[in-house]
Amino acid sequence: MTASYWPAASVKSSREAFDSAFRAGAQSHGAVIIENFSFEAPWTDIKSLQDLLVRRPDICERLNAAQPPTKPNVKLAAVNFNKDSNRIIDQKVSLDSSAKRISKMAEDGVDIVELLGEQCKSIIDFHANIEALLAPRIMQALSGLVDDQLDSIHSDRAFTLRLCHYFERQAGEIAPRCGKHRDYGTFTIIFQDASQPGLEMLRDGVWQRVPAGCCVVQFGWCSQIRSNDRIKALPHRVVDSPAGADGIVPRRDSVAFFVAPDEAALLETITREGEVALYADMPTTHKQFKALMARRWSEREGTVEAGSDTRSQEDIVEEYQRAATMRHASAMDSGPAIKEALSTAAAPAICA
Ligand SMILES: O=C(O)CCC(=O)C(=O)O
Ligand SMILES: [Fe+2]
Repeated sequence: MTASYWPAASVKSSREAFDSAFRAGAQSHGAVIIENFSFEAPWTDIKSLQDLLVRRPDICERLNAAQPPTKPNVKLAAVNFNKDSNRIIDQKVSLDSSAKRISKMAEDGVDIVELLGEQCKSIIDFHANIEALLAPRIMQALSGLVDDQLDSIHSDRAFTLRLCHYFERQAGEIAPRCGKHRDYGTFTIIFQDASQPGLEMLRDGVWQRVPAGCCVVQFGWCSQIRSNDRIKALPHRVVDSPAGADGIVPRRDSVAFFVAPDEAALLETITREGEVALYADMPTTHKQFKALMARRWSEREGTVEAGSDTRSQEDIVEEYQRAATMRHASAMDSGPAIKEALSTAAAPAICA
């Protein structure tokens, strides 16, 4: 099915056709529907795994034991929180997995298949297929748009697969299913259960729905900064789908595959000819940038209490934008003086 609003690119088309459709869509709309990826998310196994997590706190505890409390593998705050505490927490349960997280659990003696059952095998295979067959094509297409050498800052394979479970609930609740936010990294591929809509993206001030069942790619802060705004990190959220006659909003399941730059890679803005850099005075590495951006919506995730630094991600990025504007203004001011100095200076000595 082709979505009416969002541009699409088919992985069955030639590499050139895919790259050009993807780049055009990314640039014009900030999100692209991916068509014809041969591998379906194993929804039956995903849902049964999510049901297991909700039923078995002991399993969640074992999954989380290898992780620092601020970065748990399973986020259960939405089901555990005290409803009288006035905290607004996203009404979802999520399970994150990555090569790093799985090997940490193995070090702790946790065999993931033994703990989660046979159903996790199809999910591991799906993860492997995205990583081997889809993510590289997107990276390739994006390379020509963000940075010609995008591969070189993704050698650590900082990829995370997140299974999101928005449990059924009464219509009209205040807490969002997933509140408005932008992703951190290079790009995110989202797979959605065909039966339940809910994902929306904010473009030109209007919330646009993403049809249920579509696979969609959108971009994070790292790509927006690196591409000098040639592509944008769109704010997005998940809202309730229509309730049934009983007033219950049905469950929704999705899979998000996050791709982020290597932590040691430099955070830079790559300008094209004729462009003025729109970001300046950023931290040197992605590790430093991530530390600044992480958990700015802690209250939504319910993983940590809000700290003393109350700046939002938007506030932080706006500081870099302001720094670039000031630099540009002062370069314009000192322009004539520099020209004058250059025209009267002695020709530089050339070393033989
Ligand atoms: O569930 C979805 O469709 C989107 C999830 C999302 O935006 C996220 O986890 O960052
Ligand atoms: Fe997101």
